[in-house]
Amino acid sequence: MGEPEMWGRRSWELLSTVRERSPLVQCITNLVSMDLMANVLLAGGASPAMVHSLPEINDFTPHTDALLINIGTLSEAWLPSMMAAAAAAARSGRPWVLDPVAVSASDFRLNACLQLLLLRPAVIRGNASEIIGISNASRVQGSKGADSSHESVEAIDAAKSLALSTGAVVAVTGAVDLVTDGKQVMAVTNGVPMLQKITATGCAVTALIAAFVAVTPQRALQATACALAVFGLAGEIGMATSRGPASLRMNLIDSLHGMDEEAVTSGVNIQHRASADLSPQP
Ligand SMILES: Nc1ncnc2c1ncn2[C@@H]1O[C@H](COP(=O)(O)OP(=O)(O)OP(=O)(O)O)[C@@H](O)[C@H]1O
Ligand SMILES: Cc1ncsc1CCO
Ligand SMILES: [Mg+2]
Repeated sequence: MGEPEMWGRRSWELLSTVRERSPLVQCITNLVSMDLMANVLLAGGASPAMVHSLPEINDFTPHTDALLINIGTLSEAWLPSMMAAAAAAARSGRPWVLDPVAVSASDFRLNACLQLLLLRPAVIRGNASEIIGISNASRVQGSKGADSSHESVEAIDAAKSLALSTGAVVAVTGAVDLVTDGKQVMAVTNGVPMLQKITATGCAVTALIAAFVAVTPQRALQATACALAVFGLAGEIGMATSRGPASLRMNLIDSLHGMDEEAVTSGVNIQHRASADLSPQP
């Protein structure tokens, strides 16, 4: 079996396992993303729970299969819940995934992310500007809030060094999604540019990564690449019948829900990449 076929099969196995086991994914996420994120998790076969109040964390988080923390609309009131949930997940051996939305926008966000990193996320997924910002622990010049001002390939060195310093798998999304543990790099080329015109698609795919990692926590690199490919493929299939972002938002959810073995095994596009192939094009 060649590499593309192997990844197609692995993606189908993982999507099928998520559908069979329906992992419970606790999401402490921004107010913009909640609806799309919960619907993407349901369409992927997982069970979403948007639980973020501090008094509930110690009862709830130890019984989940994975936790997602997204700082998109971070406030002083929510940060203690995020810290408590990440700590509870770590104590109970549950994987947790960090989405450092607009990490470079303020010192408050940057410091919150740096504190969260100490609680050992299994995966960190961001756009290129976010991964450069969190990796360098700095406020990136020209940062545009929640949208990226860099290409994913520009963030590969930052992604590798973040992976090595934290022990997390790091995913950088964009035209090509790159996934690394600091040594290997996987490139996922599924997706359509229109996904950038729907708010919170990045947030939603991070939650789908949490669902995939929940069913194979020892293989977070594979699970992350497969979740990104399946989500991007749902975008490709959905785009064929869409007129713009609003219809793609609906068709993306329908395509993910209806995705079958043939679509996954023939449509997933994941490859190992050598560092030399990742230099930004002049
Ligand atoms: N140019 C592109 N071509 C194809 N797919 C893309 C492109 N840009 C982004 N995507 C896909 O869109 C999805 C969201 O990624 P993106 O990098 O836009 O996240 P984000 O900036 O964190 O989004 P948000 O903050 O709105 O949630 C991913 O599945 C990614 O692969
Ligand atoms: C638009 C926006 N603002 C804060 S979070 C968010 C959703 C995309 O990250
Ligand atoms: Mg984002």
